[in-house]
Amino acid sequence: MTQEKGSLSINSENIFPIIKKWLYSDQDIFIRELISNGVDAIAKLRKLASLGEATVEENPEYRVDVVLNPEDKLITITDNGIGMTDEEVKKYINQIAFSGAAEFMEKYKESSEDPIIGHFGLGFYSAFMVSTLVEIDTLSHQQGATPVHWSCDGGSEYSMEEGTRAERGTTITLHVNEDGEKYLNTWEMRTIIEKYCSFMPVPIYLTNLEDEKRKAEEAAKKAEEAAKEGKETPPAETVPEEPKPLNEVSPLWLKNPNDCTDDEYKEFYRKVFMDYKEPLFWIHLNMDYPFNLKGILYFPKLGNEFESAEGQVKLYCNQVFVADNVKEIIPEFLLLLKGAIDCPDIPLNVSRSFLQNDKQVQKISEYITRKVADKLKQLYTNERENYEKFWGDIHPFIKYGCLRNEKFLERVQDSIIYKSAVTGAYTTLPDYLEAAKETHENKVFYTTDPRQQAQYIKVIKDQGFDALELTTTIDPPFISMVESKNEGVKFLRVDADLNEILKESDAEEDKKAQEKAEKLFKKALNNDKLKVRVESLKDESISAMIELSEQSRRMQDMMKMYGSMGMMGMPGGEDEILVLNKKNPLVAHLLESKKDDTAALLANQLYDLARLSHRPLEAEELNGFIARSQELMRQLVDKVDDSSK
Ligand SMILES: Nc1ncnc2c1ncn2[C@@H]1O[C@H](COP(=O)(O)OP(=O)(O)OP(=O)(O)O)[C@@H](O)[C@H]1O
Repeated sequence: MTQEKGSLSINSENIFPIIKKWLYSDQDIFIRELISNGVDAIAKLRKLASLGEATVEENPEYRVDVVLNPEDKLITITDNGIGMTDEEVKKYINQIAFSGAAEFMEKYKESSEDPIIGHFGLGFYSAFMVSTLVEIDTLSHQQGATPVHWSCDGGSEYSMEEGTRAERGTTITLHVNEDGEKYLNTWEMRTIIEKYCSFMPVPIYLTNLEDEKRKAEEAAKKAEEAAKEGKETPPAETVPEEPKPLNEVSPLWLKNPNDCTDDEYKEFYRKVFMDYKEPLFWIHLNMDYPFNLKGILYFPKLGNEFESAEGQVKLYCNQVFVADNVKEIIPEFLLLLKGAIDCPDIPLNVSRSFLQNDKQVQKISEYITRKVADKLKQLYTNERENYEKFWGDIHPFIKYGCLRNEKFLERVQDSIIYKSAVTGAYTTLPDYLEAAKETHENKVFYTTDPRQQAQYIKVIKDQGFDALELTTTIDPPFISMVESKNEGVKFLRVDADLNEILKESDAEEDKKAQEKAEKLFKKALNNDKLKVRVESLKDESISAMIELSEQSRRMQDMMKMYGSMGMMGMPGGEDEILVLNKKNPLVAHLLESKKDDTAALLANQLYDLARLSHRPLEAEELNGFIARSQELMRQLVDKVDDSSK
């Protein structure tokens, strides 16, 4: 066979089914496409008028009208924009995928401030997803243009003749098919327009002829009744309301940040996200070069719900909604935020794989990350008081960001603060380490639960040290990361390595007491493996505590997280050390006591008390503790009774 070369031909017969089925997985977007075509047509006319290349009436009231006609199963989309001549219909509509928008943009590249939405030249054909027949009635703005009527039933044939349209602009009429019938419902259509077109730059009006007819009939009836009753002026409800556009033509993100007030930012947030909790703060993004990007990102109040919290960052392209939470553009950790980003450089109908490989998209994502980090730094430096107030809400997000994104970490690491469990004030890691230099160099004490670990915090406080609150689930991985970035620094939970904190105890004297205590407790608790240590704590009220090395505890926490605790036996286990305070009168008594039965009871009770201030007791342990408490009280009562006899 001889070699043959040629170009593959695509014709409408084979491309139509593809457009209908695959191009737009979401049928709703035909509304977005047709409305944006109308908006584009108006943007083009505005542009030409501003260049003196088109004549328009004074103060033109540009608008796009969507009209539903359920009775005849029609939807019309009308604009009073540039319109099309028959040549233009042939060129832009009959030749699928020849985008007039792209051509227009190319021609007016230098002078185009009014954004043009279309890129591909396929949007119009999305109408066939929901229609059996589509008609175009258009009249070009050009002097002496003849109106054009075009129609096509979704096959490969179209018909085109002179039309009757008398006003400049275009009306697209959809004869809806079964799939399209749902769009004849006002609520349905309004929801979709609000989703995609809320911020398009031309007012969009929605009318349902059936609703209008009903309203007119009701009004006429009321007027008639009023007339019968002899009233001269018709009642107020018979006067039709002024129709309002569904969209906001100039969204806040387009305004200069210097001209926006706090109230405007809050109002925008409330309206767009239906969130009545005020945002903590926001960042107004405004970038012209090397890419175009505008937007506002809000930090919502997250608190400890950050795991279940779902943010919402809406992506727009020239004020047309594209999608929510596009991970390729907005780094994943920023998806906890709420906001709107308008990026004209990103085409409307793009595939994920395109975005993943696009260098521009990566740059946008980096820019957003940098802006967020800068804002945090700025708050840390200039508004420290506010920053500390927000910290409780934003820290999980910041820590998550640090774990996910190295660049973000680099930028914000100096703005990370820690709350002291001792004073309640905030400190930074360098400040903590500096204060700890003499007494516990490079060791950072922290608590995961200030209430549960109150006794330990007290011991730390008595020593004149500080402990930091690191109480959320993001903290353990965050701690590991900080340790890995700061060589030598070790985080120790307040119940780990108590002997580190209590270095100054008298070792010789404690040793004797220790031997005795060990013997006594091992026997009383019937546990040969029990480890006991006697210390002299400053606070006499503390009798006993459990110490568990940081490493063992982290292991346990990890296993708990993966649900494999059952295999490893009881929490605590063999790594626990029972620390007794010999300054405590009860412990002192016990260490000197000769009476064995009370000693066993006391030892068990003290052990449980120590466990209690370490972790909640297991069911069986709790039962034992309650029974023993009652027994102790009974003995006390017996004693009182005896002495009063
Ligand atoms: N309402 C309209 N008024 C004037 N011209 C229109 C109108 N609708 C469509 N056109 C012309 O038809 C062309 C093709 O429209 P179509 O929606 O198919 O593609 P597009 O808007 O250019 O790109 P995209 O596929 O991204 O929507 C447009 O570029 C425009 O020149």
